[in-house]
Amino acid sequence: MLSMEQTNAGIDIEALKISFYGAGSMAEAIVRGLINQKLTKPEQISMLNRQNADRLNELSEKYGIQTVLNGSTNEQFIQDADIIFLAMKPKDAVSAISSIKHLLSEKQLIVSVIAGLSISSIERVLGKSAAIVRTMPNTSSTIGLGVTGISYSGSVTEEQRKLAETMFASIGINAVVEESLQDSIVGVSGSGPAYVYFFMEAMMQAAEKLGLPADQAKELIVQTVLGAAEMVRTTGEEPAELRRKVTSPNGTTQAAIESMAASGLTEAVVRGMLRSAERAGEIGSDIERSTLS
Ligand SMILES: NC(=O)C1=CN([C@@H]2O[C@H](COP(=O)(O)OP(=O)(O)OC[C@H]3O[C@@H](n4cnc5c(N)ncnc54)[C@H](OP(=O)(O)O)[C@@H]3O)[C@@H](O)[C@H]2O)C=CC1
Ligand SMILES: O=C(O)[C@@H]1CCC=N1
Repeated sequence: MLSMEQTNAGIDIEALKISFYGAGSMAEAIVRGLINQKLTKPEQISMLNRQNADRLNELSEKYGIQTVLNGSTNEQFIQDADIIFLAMKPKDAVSAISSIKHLLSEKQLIVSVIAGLSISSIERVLGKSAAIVRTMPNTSSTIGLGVTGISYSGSVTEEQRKLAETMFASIGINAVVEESLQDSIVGVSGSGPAYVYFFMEAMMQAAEKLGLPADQAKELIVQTVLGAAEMVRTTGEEPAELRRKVTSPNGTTQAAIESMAASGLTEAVVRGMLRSAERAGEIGSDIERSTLS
């Protein structure tokens, strides 16, 4: 299921124009990843927003990409794009797609990163079937360590699949999944970085209570998390086995893990992840209902 394909599979991505409709955190993470990984040049990328001009100026200065607020130039960027990313909040998706549907042509590939938004909802708003890639990336794409769930509409060609998978493989790993699993991907890796940051925040609180200065605590915790994740990847051992190796009988780790387990850590994490996936489903149903009314 996972692929680490890093080559460009013979596709000249640099020749393609890519437009991001919605210039928020997720769009920036992908843009920064694509530019840093040298998959495309900044001048091939445009980013469009509804009203936040300051944000667009910031992105233009930072990455050298083309930016524009809604208006006639905006329309030109959408029309000229080979690939259009839909990257606005779910609540804005239906009106945003409606507002550009007359500008879209059959040769374009639509890539959505919107949680919960189904391919059928997009097609209903467009009023026709289209080449749509539904994805669920995460913000670690910024540094080439993202995870992206990918599903395709029936109209996506083999070449367009290669293109989508090449783009996302350049900023992390891909999991091509049945569309029905996309909400699960939200619960696991879409929201996933936030769970780890939340855990790190708690570790930092504890380190300070234990008397370490904040800066030093952060440095130790970052390296601990990085080292632990890299140990799982490099050794190929299961997390449970690696945990066992840290845990001396009747030692400090056992005392900590027993205390965390007694506070319900496992149940809290499982419940939280299931709730994230469930919420993605709710968001998708709300959007679907609005496309039917
Ligand atoms: N953040 C994350 O970790 C992840 C997010 N996602 C998905 O990415 C999408 C964006 O999330 P995120 O980047 O966090 O959100 P942000 O709020 O950071 O960005 C959303 C952007 O969309 C713009 N926008 C809203 N409506 C329109 C419109 N009609 N036309 C053009 N631009 C519009 C907003 O601009 P303005 O302020 O001008 O309205 C804003 O820049 C969501 O659908 C989310 O589900 C998916 C995976 C991970
Ligand atoms: O919180 C959200 O809704 C988005 C989707 C996955 C991560 N962030």
